[in-house]
This record gives sequence, C-alpha cells and structure tokens, in this order.
Amino acid sequence: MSAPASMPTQRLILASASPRRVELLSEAGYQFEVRIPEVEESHDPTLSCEALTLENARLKASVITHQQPGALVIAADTLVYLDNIPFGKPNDLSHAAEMLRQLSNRTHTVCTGVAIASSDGFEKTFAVLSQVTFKSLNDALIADYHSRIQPLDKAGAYAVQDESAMIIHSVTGSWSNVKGLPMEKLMEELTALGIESTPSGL
Ligand SMILES: Cc1cn([C@H]2C[C@H](O)[C@@H](COP(=O)(O)OP(=O)(O)OP(=O)(O)O)O2)c(=O)[nH]c1=O
Repeated sequence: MSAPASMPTQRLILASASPRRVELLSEAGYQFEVRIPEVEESHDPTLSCEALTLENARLKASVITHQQPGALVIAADTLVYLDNIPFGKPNDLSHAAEMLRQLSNRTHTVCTGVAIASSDGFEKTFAVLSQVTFKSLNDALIADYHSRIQPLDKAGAYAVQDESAMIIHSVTGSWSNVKGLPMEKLMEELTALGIESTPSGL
C-alpha cells in the first residue's frame, strides 16, 4: 500500500523530558529518539483541561519540529484537575502535601493532551481524560508516601506507577494516561500514520 502524500516520514521523536513517557513508548515497542523541549508552559486556568493540555503539547512539539525537519514528533502535557482547578507539579514538599490533602477521599480527572506533528505542517492532536479516586489520606500517610516517591516532578504530586496502593482507590479509563501518555489512543493514531511498534519478545 502506498503512503498518502501527506503522510509524514517515520523517524519518530518523543519531545519530552519525562522518563515516564520514555518508558511507556519504549515498553510499547516503538523505536524513537528523545529530544527535550525547552518551553514555558501555559497555566491559564480559564482554559478547559483539553484546551490547556493541548496548547502545551502543541508548544512542546513545535519547538522540536522546528529543530528536526522531517521527523514525526510526539509531545504531551498532563494535568490533574480537581473541581476544574488544574494541579501541575508542586513547587515544594509542603505544596505537594497540600495537593494530596485536597485530593484525599475525592475523585479527580487526569487530562493528557497529545500532539503528533512534523515540520511540513502535519498535526494531529487529541486529549484523553481518566478519573482517579483517592483513598482517605492523613498527614502521616502523606509524609510516608512522599518519602517513597519523588513528588516534585509529577502533576498532582503523586505517581500512579509508584506505591499507588497507599493512596489510590481506583482508576477509571486509561491508566497510562495518568502516568503521562494515553497509549491506547496514541498507538491507534500512530498505526493510522503507518508507524508500527515491535512488541518485545518478537
Ligand atoms: C498524575 C501523574 C503524573 N505523572 C507525571 C507525568 C509527567 O512527567 C508529569 C506532568 O508534567 P508534564 O509537564 O506533562 O511533563 P514533564 O514536564 O514531566 O515532561 P515534558 O513536558 O518534557 O514531556 O507528571 C506521573 O509520572 N504519574 C502520575 O500519576
């Protein structure tokens, strides 16, 4: 089957400093390079979670598409939303503890916006929402949890992938979306673009 004229080249770049995103894409079996986009992320609270995370994902992708003509670039942005208020990465450990106090015993939304783009003007964007319900957390448990994970580089000051039984009651929707990349939808979009993964062991 011949590729459509608009189909971008298959050199794949993940525009991200997030080790979680590298891990997810790599575990899914993709061959890719990593470039770190230096951007000032928007925190505009008037935007919807989809609009804000997509704006940031597009910004991250565009920095790298300009530096890497011809490559297909994936970028993403993850935010935690409680009562429509965005929680990004905490400023310090006391801010991190305060975030978990607010998330305690509640269900919040995790929104990841993804941009797939290339320098020829190709762009595909989508946002995926997951729901996470927290257990009831007291200050001692929050301190114990934060001593076991690194909360400062994670939206909402927690990690679904680390020690999650301590704090999380349930996740509804995509689990990988909470960790930073909605792999189910991303793989569907990459397949549509002719980018295939090679699962390990094959
Ligand atoms: C909610 C949650 C977020 N995170 C992480 C994923 C992202 O790395 C981070 C959200 O910040 P982002 O700004 O989306 O990503 P980043 O700055 O780490 O990396 P880059 O912008 O270069 O791609 O929070 C987890 O690792 N586990 C979780 O459970």
